[in-house]
Amino acid sequence: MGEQTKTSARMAGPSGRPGPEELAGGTPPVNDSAFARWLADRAGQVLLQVRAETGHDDGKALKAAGDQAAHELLRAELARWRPADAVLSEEDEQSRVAWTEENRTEGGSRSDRLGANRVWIVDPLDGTREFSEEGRDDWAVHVALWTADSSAPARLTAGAVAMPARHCTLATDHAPAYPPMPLESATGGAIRIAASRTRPPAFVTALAAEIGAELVPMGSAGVKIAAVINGEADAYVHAGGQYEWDSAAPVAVALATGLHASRIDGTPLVYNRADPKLPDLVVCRKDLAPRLLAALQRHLPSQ
Ligand SMILES: Nc1ncnc2c1ncn2[C@@H]1O[C@H](COP(=O)(O)O)[C@@H](OP(=O)(O)O)[C@H]1O
Ligand SMILES: [Mg+2]
Repeated sequence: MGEQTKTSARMAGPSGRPGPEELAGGTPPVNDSAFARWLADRAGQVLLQVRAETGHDDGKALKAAGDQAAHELLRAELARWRPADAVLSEEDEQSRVAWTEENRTEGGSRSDRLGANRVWIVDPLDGTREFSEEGRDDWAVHVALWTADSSAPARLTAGAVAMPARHCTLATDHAPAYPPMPLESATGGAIRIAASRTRPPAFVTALAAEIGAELVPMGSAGVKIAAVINGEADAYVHAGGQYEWDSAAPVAVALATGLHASRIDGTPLVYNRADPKLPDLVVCRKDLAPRLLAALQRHLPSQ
């Protein structure tokens, strides 16, 4: 490895964890998972600052300022520290447009990422709505690394989900312990399904009723998957629309933890596709997956 390794080793604290200068935004770690955590944390600090400075009077302006500031930080740091890698970011112009030969000239970065071995898939601010609402802490920064030649599940080799207002970041450098089965589940109590607080898919309500589950509404895909990782929910079920950046980073952490993550029809999640739409997913404990996927089969929305 190159100079980055040496510099990072010099900067690291005695435990191998980031030293004070790294945390302050100095030289980042060379390891991709630790770098993802560092980057997500830095963008999170910027978002907290934007929230404090802009205030909540004009929610639209706050959303725009947050999106922009976090996006610019991620873009600049990725260009500086990982210049050879491609990037797929929610906030890039044209990011939602499926790449085809016909629109090749409109957005070079999309064709770059399709031929690239390493692609950072980032959502500078997930849970934008919640970010703009005073007092809410269910919003996140997502940083994931997809690697074409990787044998990692979903080819996601690194991921970090920073939840700055909760002072918590989950990342693949220290994959969290597999969540314990809650007593209620072991004894047949209600399964807790995390779902969107503002637009839960209609079929999720029917699904929950069928299996006797309780819906736990919250904002941000990252925060919902983090709730499954932390054992605060048993599953996250989503359908009806989303993009790769909404799930790549939290799915990377969930898979590193040993959880189940797939499309709601049970097929694998695939990232860095020409069309970045990834409209549905389920993340849950492995023991729950067969039961949940069987129930989902009966409730699959028509595509
Ligand atoms: N039907 C849909 N179509 C497109 N994106 C959706 C969607 N439902 C949820 N999302 C996206 O998924 C993220 C989590 O949403 P929710 O909190 O409602 O569960 C949000 O990301 P952003 O905040 O990055 O836009 C939201 O835009
Ligand atoms: Mg998002």
